[in-house]
Amino acid sequence: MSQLRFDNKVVVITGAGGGLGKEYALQFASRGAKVVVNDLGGTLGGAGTSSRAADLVVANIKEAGGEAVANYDNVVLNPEGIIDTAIKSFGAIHVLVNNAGILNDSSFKKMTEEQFQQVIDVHLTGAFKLTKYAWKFFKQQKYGRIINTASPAGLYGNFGQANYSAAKLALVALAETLAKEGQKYNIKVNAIAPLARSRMTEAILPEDILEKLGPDKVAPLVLLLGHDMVPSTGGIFEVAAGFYGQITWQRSGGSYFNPNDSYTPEAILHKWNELTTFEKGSQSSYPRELKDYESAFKKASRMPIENSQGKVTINSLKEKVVLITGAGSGLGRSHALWFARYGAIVIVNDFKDPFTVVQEIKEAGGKAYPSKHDVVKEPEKIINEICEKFGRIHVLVNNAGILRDRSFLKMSEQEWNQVYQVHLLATFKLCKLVWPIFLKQNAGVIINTTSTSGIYGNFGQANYAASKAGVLGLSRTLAIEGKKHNIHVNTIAPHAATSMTKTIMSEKELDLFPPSQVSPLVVLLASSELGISGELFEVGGGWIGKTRWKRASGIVCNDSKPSPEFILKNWSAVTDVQNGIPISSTQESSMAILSATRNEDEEESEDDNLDDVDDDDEKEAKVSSYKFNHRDVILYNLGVGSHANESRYVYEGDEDFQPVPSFGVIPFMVQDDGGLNMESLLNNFNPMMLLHGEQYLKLNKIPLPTSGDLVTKSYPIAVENKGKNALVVAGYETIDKVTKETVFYNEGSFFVRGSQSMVGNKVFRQSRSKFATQSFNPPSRRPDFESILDTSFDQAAIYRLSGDFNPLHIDPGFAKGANFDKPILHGLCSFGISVKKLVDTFGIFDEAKCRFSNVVYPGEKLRLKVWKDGNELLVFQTFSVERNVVVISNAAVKLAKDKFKL
Ligand SMILES: CCCCCCC[C@@H](O)CC(=O)SCCNC(=O)CCNC(=O)[C@H](O)C(C)(C)COP(=O)(O)OP(=O)(O)OC[C@H]1O[C@@H](n2cnc3c(N)ncnc32)[C@H](O)[C@@H]1OP(=O)(O)O
Repeated sequence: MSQLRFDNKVVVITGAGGGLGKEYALQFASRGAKVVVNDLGGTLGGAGTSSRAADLVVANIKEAGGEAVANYDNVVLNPEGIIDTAIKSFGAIHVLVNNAGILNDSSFKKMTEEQFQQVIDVHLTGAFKLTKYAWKFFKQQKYGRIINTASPAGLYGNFGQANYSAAKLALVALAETLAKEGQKYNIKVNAIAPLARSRMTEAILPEDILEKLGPDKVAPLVLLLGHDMVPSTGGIFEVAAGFYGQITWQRSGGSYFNPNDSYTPEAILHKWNELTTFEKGSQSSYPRELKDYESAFKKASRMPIENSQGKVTINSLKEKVVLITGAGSGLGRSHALWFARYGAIVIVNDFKDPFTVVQEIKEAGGKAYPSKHDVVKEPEKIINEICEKFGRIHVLVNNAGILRDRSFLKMSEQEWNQVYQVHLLATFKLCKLVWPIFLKQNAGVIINTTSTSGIYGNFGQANYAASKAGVLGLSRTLAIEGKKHNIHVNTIAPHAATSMTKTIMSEKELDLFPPSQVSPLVVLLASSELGISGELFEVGGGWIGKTRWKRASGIVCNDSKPSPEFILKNWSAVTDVQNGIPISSTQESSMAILSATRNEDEEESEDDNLDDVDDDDEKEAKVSSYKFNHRDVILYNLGVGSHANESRYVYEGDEDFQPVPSFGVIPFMVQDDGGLNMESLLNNFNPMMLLHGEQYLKLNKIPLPTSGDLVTKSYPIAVENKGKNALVVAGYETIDKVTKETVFYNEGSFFVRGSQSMVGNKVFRQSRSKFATQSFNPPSRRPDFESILDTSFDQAAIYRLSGDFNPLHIDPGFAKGANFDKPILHGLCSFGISVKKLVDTFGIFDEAKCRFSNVVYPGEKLRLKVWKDGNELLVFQTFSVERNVVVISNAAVKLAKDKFKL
């Protein structure tokens, strides 16, 4: 392929004095472009100015024989100056790279409105103004290329970056909208979410990850997106360390409900698994626009008249104080009526008329109070009044909204700002105001309203799309920050006829989509019966679906200098989303990229042994493979006490054939060293003295597969001294090699007697599953269920064949050396035996956790005691009958929704 050139093309790059922007400038110029190097020369936090950074880059370009000019204007204060520099110096502008950015991180609790606004201004308002000014040139010449810089933090949210996440996701929606508006003028607009070494990432990423990232790995994609031959518009791409992959929205096939009175929160909960599944055959799709709601409505109307209500009744909202903004009419009114029906005390906020809805609720026997304040101008008054009156608030539904639609060229700054203020700024302010209350209560729910325009972009709605995407970015970060305080944050994209949408919906649509088809979901999201956080749902017309990010399998370039030509040549892999993986967090994104690049390295060197990865870097994930079939499943099932008459566990021909679900621990356990380099963590490590201390297991795929080819990534989570002993905690993510979906997630704790940590008490990874770190103590009452379980004298001898060949369980000499009279049973075997009984009795679980508090000898009888705790939790203990000691304590399973028999 001939070199992609930029002769006679004028490229404007903001924030090009260093990092990514500088690299783009150098690479564009080296291929013939005339470059405007814009840089204010401020600090990372946005303070100060200096011409030096931009001048140095221009000097570099000129020395190499290229053409460039410096510009020092502020993108917010003088965007025209930047574009005019291009026009005056080179007579045109063809490519605009919106790259300038600042950081102003802080936990949401401490983030000020000024901090929020400052980051929004530079990233979003600056890009809006600059792009709008460039747009008229692009439109006139019928040519333009725009690249917006988003970030994984924008796509998935990130702790301490509520402002940045909001701004960055808003830039994605702006790109999607402009791609739609620019289509007929040959203006192509894309967004990238780079993970690169820069001043910004240096402040937040560890050194070992930073080493693999360089701006030179990102620039080739930006060049391709800026080129005549760019094969995409409206695309979003993740890029780092030589990895290039498109990221797309994936919408679940969802569920349909007959939109009548039986369309209730309970009916939705009943179908929750169906609604949220992305499994093969579930009709999920990769849309770029809102769902065909007319067809959805038709299908919903053909559903059985009575929507099944399931077994769970929503009771948790009784007497809860629920604030709904913009509740005087439309969606807000409908939400208010629904919450009142479920026993909530509803605060009907509307700056025009909250009284009519309050009256309506009261007449129907509900509780409601009016709040007539403007969400933008006086949000404090709204919250203060509630606090004074009720001393608490449990649920905030940010619903108020306006539209100021206009084609991008004609959109005024005022129209942009008005929409931003009502949707994004007011949402930020109200979330800020309830946050300290929620923290104090250790409970709270926020439901934010985005829009399909925010998800997919929409013609004539640059302001609305950007603000609504900003709301989603903000919500994702709040969900992350709220997690450990029991604050749940979810986002809905409703499709409904309201006074706001009256101008844009047809008459027919206005009849078909009453707001009442949205509210049952809002009530369910606020309930603790569902209790989820951080998710996005599209809803309307009797249909609900979940929407998430999925990343293409992508391509990795191992050359030290990747090129745009390489990316173009491999475009089908870059965009191969069918074979991609869903990504839900910034950490997951960076780990997946780094492991993709690592796997590629291994394949390149024709070394199939995945175990052997980066041994000298113990903080990184190690990777191991586990291939299994029905034989392994049966062997495991026998190892945890299955008998020949339990056909579903021992006969592959049984139509219900399945592993005992604790099988999820096996793929990680097959590694001799548990995926850990213990010698590098502990002084005086002696494998003989290692005991399995605790185990957490999450089943991501139910039913479990009966064969497969799995890969497990292992990494240390923490190491801690416990007196003279050490405790090492490790995490294990097991992924299906083919579908790339996570199948199991485990956390194991290993108690090493007589060893001490080399690094003191240290946490390598902060984020852990809540269930894994929770304590589960049984109540003082008698157990709700008890059972005696056998272990056989041969138990350990059989169990070990599933992969844990530790001699402690078979070799008397080794056992003596470890201070035991005889070989002891594998901890995970006693766990599996206990779990089998639980599953056979109560149904399958999706999370389980236990502590091995005493040893078990093969042949002992076990007594399982179980206490029910609420609808889905079973706390249990296992005893050795002979010695009357607890061998498994601090243990529980969380039963999988809709699959249990409580
Ligand atoms: C990488 C490796 C890959 C290889 C994997 C191979 C693994 C398998 O083959 C190995 C196995 O299956 S071994 C068999 C299963 N495990 C056992 O039988 C262990 C039984 N437990 C015990 O003996 C004790 O609890 C014992 C000895 C663990 C602790 O007893 P004590 O010292 O008496 O503890 P105590 O004084 O009560 O508490 C001290 C601190 O330690 C914490 N703790 C106690 N038990 C723990 C446990 N099981 N897991 C984690 N932490 C535990 C206590 O909380 C306490 O902490 P703190 O001082 O902070 O309060």
